[in-house]
Amino acid sequence: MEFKILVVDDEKNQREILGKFLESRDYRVFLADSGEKALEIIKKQSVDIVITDMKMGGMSGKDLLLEVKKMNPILPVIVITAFGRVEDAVDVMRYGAADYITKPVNLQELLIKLRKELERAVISKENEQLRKEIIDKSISEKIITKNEKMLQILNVAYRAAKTDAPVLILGESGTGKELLAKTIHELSERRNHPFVPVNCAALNLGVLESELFGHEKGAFTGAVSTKKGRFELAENGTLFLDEIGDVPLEVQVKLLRVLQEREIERVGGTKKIPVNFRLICATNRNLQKEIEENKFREDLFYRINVITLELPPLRERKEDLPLLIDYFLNKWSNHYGIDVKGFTRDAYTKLLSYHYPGNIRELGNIIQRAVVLARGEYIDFVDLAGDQVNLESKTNSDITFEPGDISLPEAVEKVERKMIIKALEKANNVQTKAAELLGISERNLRYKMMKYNLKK
Ligand SMILES: Nc1ncnc2c1ncn2[C@@H]1O[C@H](COP(=O)(O)OP(=O)(O)OP(=O)(O)O)[C@@H](O)[C@H]1O
Repeated sequence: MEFKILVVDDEKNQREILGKFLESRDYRVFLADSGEKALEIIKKQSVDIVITDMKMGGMSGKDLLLEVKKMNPILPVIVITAFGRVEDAVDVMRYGAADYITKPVNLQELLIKLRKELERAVISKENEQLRKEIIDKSISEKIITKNEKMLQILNVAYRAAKTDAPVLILGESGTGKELLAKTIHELSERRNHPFVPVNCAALNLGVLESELFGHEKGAFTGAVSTKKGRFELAENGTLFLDEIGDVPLEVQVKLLRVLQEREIERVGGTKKIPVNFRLICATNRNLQKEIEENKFREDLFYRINVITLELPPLRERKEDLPLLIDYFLNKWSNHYGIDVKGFTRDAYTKLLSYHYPGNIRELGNIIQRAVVLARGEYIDFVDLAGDQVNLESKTNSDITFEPGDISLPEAVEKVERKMIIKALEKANNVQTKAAELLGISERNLRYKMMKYNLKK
């Protein structure tokens, strides 16, 4: 792929040095001696990246950046700033520059930054393509997302689907592991063969063995007839082992053997039966830790973990909430034939601020219940919460911070401020009462209200 780079600088020398250097690295280069000329080129050519000097007669690098962002918000712009002008660098980054580089320009540094931005641009383009293929393709159930990390995962999943490589999907319960496994199956050459899921955690040792491997008639009491196992049922298709971390060690050995030899023996049988399946596993356990504790075989781990996809919890992809809320509202109102148009503002706000420990499954359940219980065209907070899930109390305690994002004192202050506001609301602004609710003195409360700039 040939990349087109636009170099903008009013100093001829600098412009040409940069241009020659980039051409020597096989980039196609366009040169402009002013911001105005640069904009003309951008209108005509689909350039992949702009490198501009900050200080130019006429339009400055910053003005050019602003114009470019208006025309094409995703076109990356790298700005060259004068040595020591940190404030310029901060400024252009704030206005959406992809990166900056200070003078005198270190060509190697420029090249590294350039490559990074171009890589990013390629991935964005690929993801756009994927969105079309995976998300808009009529596979049985669509994965709904616009989260960058999820799109990245789908990108890898899409490529993995074209091969037979084993995939391990990690993620909390309800994050869509099974849905992703099914999507990979449907995108693969095996799509016209069965997708066979097994929830390994739900079955005890004996049952799991006979479920997976099948059994011969009379193998044990109750084995009145011969039964095929899931390995055989998944013939030419995909076997999805959910909660692989819960498989007992005895079965792990057998699993490993099947993966090595591609044949099975039914329980109570002696005949070797060849099997052909693609394996996808999932777990919400930390398998590395299980290995250290000798609960999971390392050799099996390496067999199943060729491609790892880790699904983020819903609370880390909040931008998906509106899409998912819409999706589930449509799904359940159609399913029950109940005409629900949407949510009251209060209910919607609650849905957006809740932290969903049960992830997408929980969101789906909350909306399903709300559609059934809805009293009017718009789902109210009362319908939403029902009496099973106390969304309100959860949202109030929904102050989760990530170490690294925020310091402990800052986190404590945020919680403190929120508690004080709540207490004042509850106490109708009567400070004595609010202080009492908070278990602190009134003086202390006044001090804190001042500190947090809270007026009565
Ligand atoms: N991105 C998504 N778009 C639409 N529906 C989704 C999405 N992710 C999950 N779901 C739906 O949420 C529910 C839970 O997903 P799924 O069963 O795949 O989760 P899981 O991670 O396998 O859960 P568990 O670990 O409990 O088995 C399913 O009904 C699934 O269809």
